[in-house]
Amino acid sequence: MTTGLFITFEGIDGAGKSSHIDALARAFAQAGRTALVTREPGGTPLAEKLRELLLHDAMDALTETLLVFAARRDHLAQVIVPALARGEVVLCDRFTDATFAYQGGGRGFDWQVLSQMEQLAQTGLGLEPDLMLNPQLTLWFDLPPELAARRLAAARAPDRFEAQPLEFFTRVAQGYARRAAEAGPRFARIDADRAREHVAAQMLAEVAERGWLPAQGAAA
Ligand SMILES: Nc1ncnc2c1ncn2[C@@H]1O[C@H](COP(=O)(O)OP(=O)(O)O)[C@@H](O)[C@H]1O
Ligand SMILES: Cc1cn([C@H]2C[C@H](O)[C@@H](COP(=O)(O)OP(=O)(O)O)O2)c(=O)[nH]c1=O
Repeated sequence: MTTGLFITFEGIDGAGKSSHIDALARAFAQAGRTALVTREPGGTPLAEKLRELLLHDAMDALTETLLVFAARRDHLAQVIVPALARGEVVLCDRFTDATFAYQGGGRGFDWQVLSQMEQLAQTGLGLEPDLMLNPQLTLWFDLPPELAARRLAAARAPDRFEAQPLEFFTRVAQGYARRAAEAGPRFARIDADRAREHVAAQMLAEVAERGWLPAQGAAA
């Protein structure tokens, strides 16, 4: 049985995920929980090698999707599942919802095939053998693609995904919206176009609302 807590951060590039993940880890640490911050693609030596290929080498949509799931399987087996079994809080910057949004929405890869690959990659990992491992909460940092592009232009040199045109990110955002509608309460939508302190407060409040942090954490 899973005793830990698995929370993922999602949203288009430039939404503010990386800016807020450490604050949530600190809030859990203050509440006496061990929090592990990790990311996808990546999080293990093998998956970080695959990340380099994904971010910089040209490839077709199927190759991209297979590499993303290969990286995820290694990350789950080596890092996420053992941490959850130890009772830790795992905070992951992107997970399978990103595959539905980027490869499904952005690249147009078949949604049903993605569901089958998800089932394959996230089942039989030793925690709950018959169940597909999924996050308990997904914090979806939602903001208009135009605003995310403006933030990114001021922040860093683009990788292979960030260099895509605005229309790509509009499709990715639609992919996230579709996934959120399908996932129901697992998704918490964060108004990521607001000032940082509001975004941080909403993020903490979503977690506190579920009883995983003390309520005063939400007010901090
Ligand atoms: N609420 C916010 N308001 C304005 N700028 C922000 C906000 N949150 C993050 N940023 C800035 O936007 C850029 C992208 O943020 P980042 O956290 O790297 O996004 P992501 O990890 O989702 O790609 C960074 O320069 C960051 O400082
Ligand atoms: C996890 C995942 C990420 N990606 C893409 C989205 C991002 O553009 C890129 C790297 O994600 P990310 O770590 O958010 O990039 P950065 O550190 O530059 O903010 O990988 C996919 O296309 N599919 C996936 O399943």
